Amino acid sequence: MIKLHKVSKSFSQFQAIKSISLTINKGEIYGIIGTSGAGKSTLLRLMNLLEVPNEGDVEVNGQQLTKLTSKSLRQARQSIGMIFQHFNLVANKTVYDNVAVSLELAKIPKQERKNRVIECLQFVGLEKLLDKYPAELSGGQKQRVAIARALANRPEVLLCDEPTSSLDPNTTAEILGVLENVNKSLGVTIVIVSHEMEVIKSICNRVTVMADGEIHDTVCIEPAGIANISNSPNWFVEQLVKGGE
Ligand SMILES: Nc1ncnc2c1ncn2[C@@H]1O[C@H](COP(=O)(O)OP(=O)(O)OP(=O)(O)O)[C@@H](O)[C@H]1O
Repeated sequence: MIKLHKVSKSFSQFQAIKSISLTINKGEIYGIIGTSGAGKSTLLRLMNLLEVPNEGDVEVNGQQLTKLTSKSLRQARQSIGMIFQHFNLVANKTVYDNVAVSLELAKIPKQERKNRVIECLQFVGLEKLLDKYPAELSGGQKQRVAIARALANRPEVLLCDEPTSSLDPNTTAEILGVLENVNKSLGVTIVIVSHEMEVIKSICNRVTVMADGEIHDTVCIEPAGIANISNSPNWFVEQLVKGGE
């Protein structure tokens, strides 16, 4: 589904990504973890060419993105959704219009647009909030809108850049549940960048550990499940007691 072949990226003299090759298979929930500055976000942004590599090839869904014209790249990007840590919603648009905007850009006819916006908002459980503005929503609700917007063009792949890093543990678990549902019910391949080990361990089946712009290792894991992420009062007490042992 996603193939990077000897991809490098430099910012001025600094080489942030050093000749990385990796393959992500269709249907995977693939994690990328590592310390701050390891190059995780840059690697993710290379997968939809938000960052253009200095060297190497990026292939998504059978298309070599690095060889496309800008018009074809725009089309190819419709099958690659993306969500961000700070949600990146348009402040002066309603929930409905935030989701509709990507469909307008893709020139989807009005009635079809309406059906898809409602369908996506229902999928993330926000159909009752379609007239609200981002400032009226909680962090978890904002991320749900961002997920609905990313799904509107029916992507094959969803790239997630620290999707839960601004959220508390309960809301984190909620959003991870939505992402798991996107993967299982819609068959969307998911790539998650996070510095939170619990997040990566909960839903990923394969994880790349990055260090200094390189792949340190890639491991297959059995997802631990989302239920382990909690902020119930008991959970806090358990963690404190464990820490004191
Ligand atoms: N647009 C840019 N211009 C200059 N340097 C950049 C740019 N983007 C990233 N870098 C540098 O590249 C390196 C990798 O950054 P990146 O954001 O990919 O790391 P990260 O592992 O995602 O870190 P964090 O978890 O802190 O976001 C860092 O040293 C960063 O300062």
